[in-house]
Amino acid sequence: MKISLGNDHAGPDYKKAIVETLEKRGYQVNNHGTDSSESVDYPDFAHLVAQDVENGVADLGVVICGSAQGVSMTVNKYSEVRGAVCWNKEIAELSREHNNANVICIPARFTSIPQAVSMVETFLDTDFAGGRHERRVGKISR
Ligand SMILES: O=C(CO)[C@H](O)[C@H](O)[C@H](O)COP(=O)(O)O
Repeated sequence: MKISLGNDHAGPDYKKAIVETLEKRGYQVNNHGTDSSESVDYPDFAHLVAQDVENGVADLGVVICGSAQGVSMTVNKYSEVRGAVCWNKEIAELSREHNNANVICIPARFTSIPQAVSMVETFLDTDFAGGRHERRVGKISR
């Protein structure tokens, strides 16, 4: 499974911990994020992650910025992308189970690194439940 990932200057340490975890678990990682704390613009990498997911280059995406709002707004411009702002494991789980989210948006300035790693693991380990949710998710892109 391929994961596309990106972060701005708010999240290089978060990205590093998440990439380590993903690689340990055998995922292939397409890294579009910065490794530096020097200021960059979140749309520049969020578009690349969204395009990877939209075009099937990646199965799922992870985007990280300070509040997760900017990256979420950017990735959700793409018709096949459902980006979910997540702040705890339960929300990450629900975003997959009920909404079939395919990009997790992490607010680095409002969560810890262990919590971010755990949200990503939950996101990857949870399947879409389908059923009544299928109809609702279908209505999102109308
Ligand atoms: O949270 C963000 C966008 O939603 C960005 O990651 C930035 O952290 C935020 O815009 C603040 O930017 P700053 O240049 O680091 O003050």
